[in-house]
Amino acid sequence: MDIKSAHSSPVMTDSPPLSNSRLTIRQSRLPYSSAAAAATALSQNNNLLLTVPRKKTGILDDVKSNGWLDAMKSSSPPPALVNKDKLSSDATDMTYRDWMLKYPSALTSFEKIMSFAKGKRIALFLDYDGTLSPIVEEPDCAYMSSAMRSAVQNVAKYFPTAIISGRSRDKVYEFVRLSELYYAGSHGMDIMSPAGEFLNHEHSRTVSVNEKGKDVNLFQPASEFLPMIDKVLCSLVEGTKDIKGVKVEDNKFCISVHYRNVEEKNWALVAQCVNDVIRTYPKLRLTHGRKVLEIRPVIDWDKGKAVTFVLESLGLSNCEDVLPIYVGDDKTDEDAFKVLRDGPNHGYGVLVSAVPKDSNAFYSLRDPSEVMEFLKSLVTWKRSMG
Ligand SMILES: O=P(O)(O)OC[C@H]1O[C@H](O[C@H]2O[C@H](CO)[C@@H](O)[C@H](O)[C@H]2O)[C@H](O)[C@@H](O)[C@@H]1O
Repeated sequence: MDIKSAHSSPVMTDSPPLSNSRLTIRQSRLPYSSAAAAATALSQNNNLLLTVPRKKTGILDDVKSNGWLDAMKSSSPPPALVNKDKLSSDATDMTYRDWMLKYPSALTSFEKIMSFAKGKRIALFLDYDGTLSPIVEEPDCAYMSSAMRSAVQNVAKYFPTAIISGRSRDKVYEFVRLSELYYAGSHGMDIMSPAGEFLNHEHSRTVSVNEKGKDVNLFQPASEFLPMIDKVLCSLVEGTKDIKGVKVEDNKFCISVHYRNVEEKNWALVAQCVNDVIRTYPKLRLTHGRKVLEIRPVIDWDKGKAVTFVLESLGLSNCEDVLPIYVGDDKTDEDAFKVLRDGPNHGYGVLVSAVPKDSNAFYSLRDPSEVMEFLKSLVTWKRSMG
């Protein structure tokens, strides 16, 4: 087994399967809704499979008729719209300002948010790409600045903080490198407690000790899909190897097929290849991210479920004196925004976007630099409360 260095995940990456590992059986502090769902997911995965109809048609027909190409084209705003200095016209600016009437800035609305937070315990959930680090061409180079790392570290001193990412947990840990946080990789399908803390769930398991000699706890509701994901990963790498610019990223319980660096005329080829591979795997489904096709198990689990799970694990679920805040930029973050908007754990979703788009969030921030300002404001506010 491979214990990574101090600058990578404290968890052994080739951890034993659930049945061989030490189970941490803990008493629930609260009635569990998502925990019960999670237990069901572990024991009866088949019953939680979503039904995704797939039909076989001709070459490229599939990807055209099922709307993949349209989704691929609209999946990430063109740089000209994202760059503030290049905002082409007053009209674009006005459209953004109009949009902000519906999704006000979390910075200008900070006092309002904090008046609601008074007397409440804040729990913070942060997406990684596009939220803590700017979107860049090369996924492996999406580093967060040290200023952002300090901001996250400071905020985590006052509020329980979790990183919820589509990336593998190990990868996102390598970028963030703060052992005091919760991490949920693979879109929430790989949850890790901070060192020395435990996930309050009977199916969580202790897999290793970190570099300071403290145990960490894992919860992985899709572990039975690993062999299938590995096979699909190989097929996708093989199938796309001749398409220039494609990058297939192993996110452990999910796979990302990046086409950001593929010429647009070849996007249909990427889509067709992904379609050809996954159509023989009815237990996998596809979602669209920012210039990326993401393949994941068809289980009823997403970033929203992960947020509920972490809140329950912290004993902060269904409490009137808790205010969860989730900051994210991607379509997959909408599941979490929805949970905070409509679920029993009322809180605020904050959408990071430089262009208007529909969202289940309440507030907005323009880019990661505004996210950093927001985190610093939370710390200042908490310190001012004494
Ligand atoms: O949930 P997140 O933490 O936001 O992760 C979502 C995906 O982010 C990464 O891809 C995106 O960011 C890259 C770096 O800026 C960019 O090059 C790519 O085009 C974006 O799609 C990551 O590589 C994926 O695995 C995540 O699923």
